[in-house]
Amino acid sequence: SVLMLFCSRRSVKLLTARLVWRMVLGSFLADSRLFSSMSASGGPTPPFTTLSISQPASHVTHVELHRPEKRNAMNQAFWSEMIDCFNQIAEDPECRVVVFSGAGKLFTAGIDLMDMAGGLLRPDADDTARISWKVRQTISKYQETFSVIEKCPKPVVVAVHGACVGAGVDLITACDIRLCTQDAWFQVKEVDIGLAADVGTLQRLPKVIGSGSLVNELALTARKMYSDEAKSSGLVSRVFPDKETLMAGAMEVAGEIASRSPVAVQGTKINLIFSRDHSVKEGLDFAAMWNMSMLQTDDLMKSAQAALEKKSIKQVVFSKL
Ligand SMILES: CCC/C=C/C=C/C(=O)SCCNC(=O)CCNC(=O)[C@H](O)C(C)(C)COP(=O)(O)OP(=O)(O)OC[C@H]1O[C@@H](n2cnc3c(N)ncnc32)[C@H](O)[C@@H]1OP(=O)(O)O
Repeated sequence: SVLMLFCSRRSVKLLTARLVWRMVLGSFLADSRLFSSMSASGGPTPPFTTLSISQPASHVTHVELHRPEKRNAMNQAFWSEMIDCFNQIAEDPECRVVVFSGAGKLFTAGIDLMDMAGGLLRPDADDTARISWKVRQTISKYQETFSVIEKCPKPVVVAVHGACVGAGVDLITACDIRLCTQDAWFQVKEVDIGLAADVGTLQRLPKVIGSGSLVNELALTARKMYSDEAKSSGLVSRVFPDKETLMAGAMEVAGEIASRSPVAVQGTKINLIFSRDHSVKEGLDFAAMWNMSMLQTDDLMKSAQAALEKKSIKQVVFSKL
């Protein structure tokens, strides 16, 4: 009877383990379904209503702004969905790089002006302090919508076509590589709608473009900057003739990144962003601390061996990260 008790306890344990495993596998499959939808232009991918997510190539995730009929204007759902989307991508071991683009005629018309008109920044509360408190919460959340791109260790390649207005500029300055079409234009539009930009442009654009004078001119006058000037000023690194070649170019860059060691790539993004915000000495100290563990990766030997054997890095198989 002791043996029977032991056996039945053991089978309960086994059954529990199987159930837990099924639940884990179930949620993993649900997550991977989210990232394996193949349609990037067929409409938003549930649970999102403003973003379409697909996996166009191995280890590449494509995130597409998807409100083309409203020129991809950023409504309230968008500001939340971006946070969920990039937090999931950050945790997804299948994803090594992100391509970000807009569906329809242009990249984005910026914040949804109907939301602004609807009192988004004038919440109901008992007094000035409480109203201000709520407005601050909204601004902080909206800042996080783009900061998640920077916090995500996977590099983000943004492909801009047509117009990139207002909050669109805040968004792209948080990305790692910016590409655009010949017909693209960029506009730091906020002063035109009566506010100082507050979700990233004024903080990140000066670090992207070398000329402080140009940043000031763009931000203070809201003039449009076209693709040739975007290239010569360093806002974008490459200009393509049209959207088709732009997307092909973005996917090619993403493919190059995805074929490298994820330990090396993600460490590079994290170190670049840290160094941008710190002194050279602090950056070097951070790099030493970072690599004292990361240099112990198998990826180092695998990559070095491929280089010695004159093999393409694309032939090397790296473990998930
Ligand atoms: C705490 C807050 C922090 C964030 C601040 C952010 C600030 C900003 O983003 S400032 C920039 C605000 N955006 C704008 O001022 C751009 C307004 N839109 C346009 O100028 C034009 O739409 C554009 C040049 C981008 C495109 O012109 P096009 O002729 O191609 O399209 P339209 O016929 O104008 O628009 C088509 C439909 O889309 C709707 N729409 C366009 N932009 C917005 C927008 N920003 N918000 C809401 N809806 C927008 C437009 O109303 C049309 O809709 P419908 O009439 O229903 O067809």
